[in-house]
Amino acid sequence: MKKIEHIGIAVKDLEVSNDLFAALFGKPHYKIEAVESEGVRTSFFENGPNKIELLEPTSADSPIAKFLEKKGEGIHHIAFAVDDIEAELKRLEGEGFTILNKIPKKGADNKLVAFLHPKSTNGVLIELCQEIKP
Ligand SMILES: CC[C@@H](C(=O)O)C(=O)SCCNC(=O)CCNC(=O)[C@H](O)C(C)(C)COP(=O)(O)OP(=O)(O)OC[C@H]1O[C@@H](n2cnc3c(N)ncnc32)[C@H](O)[C@@H]1OP(=O)(O)O
Ligand SMILES: [Co+2]
Repeated sequence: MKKIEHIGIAVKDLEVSNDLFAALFGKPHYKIEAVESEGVRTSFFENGPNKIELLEPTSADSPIAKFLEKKGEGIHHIAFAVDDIEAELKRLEGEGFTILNKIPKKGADNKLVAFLHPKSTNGVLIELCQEIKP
């Protein structure tokens, strides 16, 4: 597992939060991308070496809609970059972590992603992501 790839923040209204984070960093988001399989619309900000992903739900059964209902807006997950997601999932399963999707799926920003259940990681949802090479 390598560096933090991004921090995911659940928001109710992407446009409102885009303005807020643009004011915070002094520059606008660099992309907006919908990921239908997760029921989200995302935007990405880069600030120095750090990346922030804002996530707005696009359907009532989206994990983000559920999270907003229970906890409100705020940090939803921490994503770590990996070179080989399948090998890393195998290793983490062997260490006893609960893998939410053993088959990596297509995420945003050209990544394959998989998640560890927050109940197995001290209450923090962990995302692994591997860049999709052309
Ligand atoms: C855009 C694509 C991608 C990217 O490229 O970056 C993304 O980031 S997608 C992000 C959205 N997708 C996901 O989150 C997928 C993985 N998540 C899940 O599979 C589910 O959300 C979950 C973690 C399994 C929870 O689902 P479920 O059990 O149906 O929801 P509950 O509301 O009943 O929660 C159970 C339990 O877990 C706690 N919880 C839920 N979400 C989080 C969270 N993000 N961080 C910490 N804890 C979380 C929730 O509070 C419940 O706890 P208890 O009330 O104590 O039981
Ligand atoms: Co993410």
